[in-house]
Amino acid sequence: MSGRLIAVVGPSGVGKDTVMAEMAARRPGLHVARRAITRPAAASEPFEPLSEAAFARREAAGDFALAWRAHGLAYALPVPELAGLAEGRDALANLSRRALGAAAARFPRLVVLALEAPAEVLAARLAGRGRESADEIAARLARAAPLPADLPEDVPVIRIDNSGPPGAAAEAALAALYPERAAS
Ligand SMILES: Nc1ncnc2c1ncn2[C@@H]1O[C@H](COP(=O)(O)OP(=O)(O)O)[C@@H](O)[C@H]1O
Ligand SMILES: O=P(O)(O)OC[C@H]1O[C@H](OP(=O)(O)OP(=O)(O)O)[C@H](O)[C@@H]1O
Repeated sequence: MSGRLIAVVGPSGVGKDTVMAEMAARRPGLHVARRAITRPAAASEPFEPLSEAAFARREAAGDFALAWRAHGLAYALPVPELAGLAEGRDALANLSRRALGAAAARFPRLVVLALEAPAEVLAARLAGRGRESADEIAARLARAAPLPADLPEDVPVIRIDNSGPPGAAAEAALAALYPERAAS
């Protein structure tokens, strides 16, 4: 059976990249898909930085399994990042909530991992992360993006609170995804 694409979603600053790293550290076989983004390279998050022109070329060449736009940027999951799915290995990917409908159509075993935290926690974390300007942070906080209506009902949605330590959220997510591990 193919592996599951575990789409990690939630508002900006909720801790998607942080919790994915904590999950992978606890489960070494769990792959974190590296996104291609039209954003300059950053030490805080591993992604493939691309110019708009390079992104468009790669997209036209069919190099992306999924692509979407948000925050004035283009994002994609390059096909090779998801090669393990065909061999039965699960993969984690930080996705837009608005890309979930397309992801469900493309990946038969999609699971949504929705991270949650109160608004004041998000604001403090984005300020602490320091990647965006104050205006950009305000725009991210104002972005309301509920789980899309076109998400099929049979796609499992796991909701995890990440207002405590990120390791606790990672443990809770892994226990929900791999109940056999928790039971043993
Ligand atoms: N559970 C947590 N407790 C405290 N700080 C956190 C937690 N999760 C993430 N952070 C911090 O919050 C900021 C945003 O986290 P990040 O993983 O970049 O979120 P996202 O990818 O959802 O925007 C980062 O500076 C990160 O270190
Ligand atoms: O439609 P939304 O669910 O709001 O998501 C918008 C975008 O934000 C995230 O990327 P990015 O890593 O740039 O942002 P973040 O780390 O601040 O969440 C996510 O992967 C989407 O590409």
